[in-house]
Amino acid sequence: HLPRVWLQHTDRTLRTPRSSPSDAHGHKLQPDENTQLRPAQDEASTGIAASIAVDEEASPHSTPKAVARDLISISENVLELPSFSLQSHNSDEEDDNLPPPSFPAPNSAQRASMSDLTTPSSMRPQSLLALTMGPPLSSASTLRQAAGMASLRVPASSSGLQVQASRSNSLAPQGAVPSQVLNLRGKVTLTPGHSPLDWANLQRSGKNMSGVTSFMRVTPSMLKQHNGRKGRPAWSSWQGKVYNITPYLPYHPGGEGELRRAAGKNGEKLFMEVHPWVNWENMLGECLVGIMVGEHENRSVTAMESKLDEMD
Ligand code: HEM
Repeated sequence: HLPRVWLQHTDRTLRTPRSSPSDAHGHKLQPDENTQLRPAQDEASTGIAASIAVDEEASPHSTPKAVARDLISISENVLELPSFSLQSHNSDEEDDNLPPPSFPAPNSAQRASMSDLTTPSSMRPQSLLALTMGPPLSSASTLRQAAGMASLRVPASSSGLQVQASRSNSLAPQGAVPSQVLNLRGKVTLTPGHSPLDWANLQRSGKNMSGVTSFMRVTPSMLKQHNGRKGRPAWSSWQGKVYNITPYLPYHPGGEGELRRAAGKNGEKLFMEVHPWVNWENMLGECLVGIMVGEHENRSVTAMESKLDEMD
């Protein structure tokens, strides 16, 4: 317990350290030669700042404190602060004559989107055009989730061949496919009604989207012919099976153009380069056209099956 000591002349004590040798560092306060010890009952008249300064002196080994000096600096700074007045503002009458604040703010996102809607499309930047024309942006996780749902689904048929034989005669849509635009992240913006979930629902409906009424044996030249050009359907082969990818074009998250690259040929390599995690067979199960055969084995499976039946 250190003895409690107090200074007699608070003001002098507070200012003395500024001229002492140790003042440059502000660490140690030297006692003033005019100060003398006072009993504790003078506490009320001396103040806290003074008591801190003297405690420092009484215990030279304690942690240096610059409190007293800081207080002086603060009090001096406060005195030097420039004053200001609220009276310099406009009078109430002048305020009334001012135009109302613009809403939305001139540089707000809300105003930007409004002007975007009223600006002719030809004058809009491409990115904004993509934003306004496309549906709400779907996050990558949403796409992945929907794609995953379809991929994990149990296939309509384990062999695929039986499904083809029992299909209805309705043909898959072969009409013009709406063009797709890229969003700000460079991702394809699918047109409304063509989300991965929409495709999953279409698949689940069991609608025949193969474009053929019976399962076919497809030769390489037939495959090449079905390249999606000049109104022809786009077929692509995957592990010996041929799929009609035409109905999937507007649903493809990677865009029509990318998917068309696989048209009329084996799409395995392109497909695996981009997304080996996607389950082709499950996603295009209802688009199965048939199986790949040699160039001269182009009879339909159903015809062959009926011939075998006759032989039985
Ligand atoms: C024919 C069967 C195909 C199916 C069923 C299919 C399916 C899909 C699916 C589900 C996605 C979303 C994947 C994800 O977000 O994880 C996707 C994205 C994509 N696909 Fe395909 N695809 C096929 C063929 C192709 C082909 C042949 C190409 C390229 C030549 C291709 C290029 C792309 C690209 C570039 C993306 C975008 C990847 C991204 O944005 O990160 N796809 N496709």
